[in-house]
Amino acid sequence: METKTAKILDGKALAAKIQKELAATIAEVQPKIGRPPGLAVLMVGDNPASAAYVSNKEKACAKVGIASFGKHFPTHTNQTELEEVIAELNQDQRVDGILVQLPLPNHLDAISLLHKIAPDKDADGLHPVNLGRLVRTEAGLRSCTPAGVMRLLEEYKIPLVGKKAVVVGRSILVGKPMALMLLDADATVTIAHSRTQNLKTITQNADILVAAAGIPRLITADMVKPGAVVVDVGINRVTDSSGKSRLVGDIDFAPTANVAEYITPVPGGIGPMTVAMLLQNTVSSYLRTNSN
Ligand SMILES: NC(=O)C1=CN([C@@H]2O[C@H](COP(=O)(O)OP(=O)(O)OC[C@H]3O[C@@H](n4cnc5c(N)ncnc54)[C@H](OP(=O)(O)O)[C@@H]3O)[C@@H](O)[C@H]2O)C=CC1
Ligand SMILES: Nc1nc(=O)c2c([nH]1)NC[C@@H]1CN(c3ccc(C(=O)N[C@@H](CCC(=O)O)C(=O)O)cc3)C=[N+]21
Repeated sequence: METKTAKILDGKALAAKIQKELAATIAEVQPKIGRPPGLAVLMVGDNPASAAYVSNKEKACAKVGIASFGKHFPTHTNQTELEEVIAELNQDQRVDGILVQLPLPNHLDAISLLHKIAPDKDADGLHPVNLGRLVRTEAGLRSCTPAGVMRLLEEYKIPLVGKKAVVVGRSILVGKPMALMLLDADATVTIAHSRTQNLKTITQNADILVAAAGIPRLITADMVKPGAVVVDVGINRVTDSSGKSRLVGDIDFAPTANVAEYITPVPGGIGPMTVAMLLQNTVSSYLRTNSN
């Protein structure tokens, strides 16, 4: 039997293009504004995955001309200390974006910290005001990963109106805002989660399938409708048979690529798009703050 291979939705290439455009915008307006955009990434503890991600973000900032005001705190840092740092950053004229790297150590209350970030500096789009704006389809800072998925689908002119979209995962960071953005684009959206029964019968209906559960190979080729658009948000570090550590998504990639029409790779798919959207959110806050 002849098998077709899906076209790749190249997040790495699009992220590079977006970063170039942001660099050009910054180079143009910075002389007028008199300072570069600034992003503060707060990280607590020493989760190795978080550390790698934070360092990626700082490199990307440096590349486009965004100043980093990152702070790394020891694991035992308490809630009040972090709240004070956020209050200072809210007031700091050099800082346009603030992000608290998740997950936080267990003794800290992430939700309450996110509430303390000034909504217009909320580069991650996780403050209740920005989530409310998303629900109401008002302009606002949007969660970076789902925004990156939407931007990538747009780049490849994937039709969404009236399509059946299935999102696997319902977190505040990814699944819920993803479902709302697809809904806003006039897709018919189903959200699946860990208590969903017969996941396969649901995913098999999807014209657009977004996997964001954090489980390697949760989605196998038999769960995917032929011709579907498959987006893999999952980032899982696994050890392969030769003992080497590598990143995989939630989709069983090679077999699924023989069924789908479009697919995102891991790495090189939604990860780089997330970073690009974070930079874009920071630059939009910078432009808005300095537009009068
Ligand atoms: N590419 C990128 O830029 C980013 C990637 N990620 C990655 O995406 C993945 C998801 O992240 P995040 O949303 O923060 O993770 P969470 O752990 O917060 O959420 C996972 C979601 O998946 C659901 N789930 C778990 N098991 C199953 C299952 N067997 N069947 C169906 N649904 C299931 C959970 O359901 P329930 O609610 O019932 O528990 C939950 O809603 C992770 O791999 C993460 O590393 C995250 C952010 C950015
Ligand atoms: N407040 C908060 N906001 C987040 O957006 C957030 C978070 N916390 N906590 C952790 C998750 C995870 N996440 C990733 C983003 C990009 C890559 C990324 O760039 N990945 C590259 C590979 C990187 C590598 O090789 O290590 C890729 O997929 O090609 C990975 C993971 C954002 N998250």
